Amino acid sequence: GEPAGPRIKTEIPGPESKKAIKDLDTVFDTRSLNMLADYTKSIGNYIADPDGNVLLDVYAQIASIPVGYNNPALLKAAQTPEMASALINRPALGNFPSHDWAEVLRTGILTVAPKGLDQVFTAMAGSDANETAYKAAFMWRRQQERGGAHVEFTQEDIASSMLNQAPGAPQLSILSFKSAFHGRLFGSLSTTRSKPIHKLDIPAFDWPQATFPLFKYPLEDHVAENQKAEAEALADVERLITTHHLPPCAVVVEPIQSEGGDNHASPAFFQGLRALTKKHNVLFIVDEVQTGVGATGKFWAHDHWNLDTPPDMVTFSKKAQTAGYYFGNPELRPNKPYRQFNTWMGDPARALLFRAIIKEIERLDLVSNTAKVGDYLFSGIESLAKKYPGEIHNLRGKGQGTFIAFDSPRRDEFLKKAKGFGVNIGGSGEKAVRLRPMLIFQKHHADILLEALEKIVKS
Ligand SMILES: Cc1ncc(COP(=O)(O)O)c(CNc2csc(C(=O)O)c2)c1O
Repeated sequence: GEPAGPRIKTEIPGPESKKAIKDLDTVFDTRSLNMLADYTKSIGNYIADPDGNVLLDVYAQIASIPVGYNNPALLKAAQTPEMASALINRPALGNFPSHDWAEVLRTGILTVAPKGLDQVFTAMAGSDANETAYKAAFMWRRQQERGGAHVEFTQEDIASSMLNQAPGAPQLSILSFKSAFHGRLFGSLSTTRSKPIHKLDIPAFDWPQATFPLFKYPLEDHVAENQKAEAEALADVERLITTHHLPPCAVVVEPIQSEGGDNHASPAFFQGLRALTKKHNVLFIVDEVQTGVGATGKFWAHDHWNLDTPPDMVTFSKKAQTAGYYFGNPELRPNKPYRQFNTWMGDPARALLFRAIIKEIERLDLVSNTAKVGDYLFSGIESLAKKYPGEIHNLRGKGQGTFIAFDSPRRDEFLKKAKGFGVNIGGSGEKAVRLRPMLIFQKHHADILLEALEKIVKS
């Protein structure tokens, strides 16, 4: 079982880690290394390193560990003959799906499909999920412009596509938002707008980026201002949809901009956004790669919005271990095979793992646990913000489970100190400290975290 709390025995990195990092660097770029881990000694919410240090992990592999390290239920799923076969007999799913693939989908990924969406295209990572969702959007739009799925490509379409020219390679776009993060492959990278370091030296599409509302906090003191910011953002979206020289086929948005600084918007904003996409016959893609699978106190963060028509596609990855996009409209299946295709088209082994994760989430009621513990944690940090007003600014994420963030005046130093006080925390954007605990994060873990946060701001 888990330790009672963090255990710090050496500075981090300690002597063993330093030695191992030096050795690793001879064969692997360690410049982005945060800490060297020992996963044989990591358990539940706690990550261990080779020097015997054990930290409460509220970063959880960039928000991708759902039910803890060395979770016994996942270990059991990992050791089944079904998993072994999925690993060693990996199918080219598009060509040779296993006889029970429908069953695996129906008992796993599709059991948590967002309301109104009953299909899934599986992929390998979050960027891949967004890339393939974008391609589905472009094919859908061009099919509409041609007059329907039954209308054949013209000779001009065919010839020009081989020259990377319109109309075969159409002059269309995906509309995303300033500070968004949707991945680092080519299409997804053109919709990512959070940091130059992600984009420098890489060719990009000239696609539109809309203003994302930037809230002033506390929310209750800035209602009118924040509503105005949301209205202006929606007006910007409508302007871009109707006038951008590369007409958008879809709008992609994160429920909370999770790399751009944990930027929030209200359910009314997202309802307004959905209405605009309907009004202008543009698809609505919700990127739940980081917010999805329970972290905000709902299984999908967009469940907080009470939309009257579901998104056209919802992309997922991280905590799901597998990736892909959910959809419901059969027109989003391209009109011919081999248009949306690649060797593996997802990963049955990861689909089995996600099924085990979903079972664990249901067995322990982890989504409502996250909502409750999140409220407790939020109010605890609220008290700290009152006590140390110079240290904790713009606390945000109330009612969003444990998906909480605040700005720190010396954020990088804050994160560095955190390890010394036994917690592993991540940053987002320029100044945000973001919390990404696992779904098994309980009240007593929140108490440990709150104690560490106070020690950090006091140090
Ligand atoms: C909202 C959202 N959408 C798409 C992605 C891309 O997923 P991956 O391709 O990294 O699996 C991510 C990945 N998150 C992420 C955090 S740091 C990072 C990086 O590449 O630096 C990537 C995401 O948060």
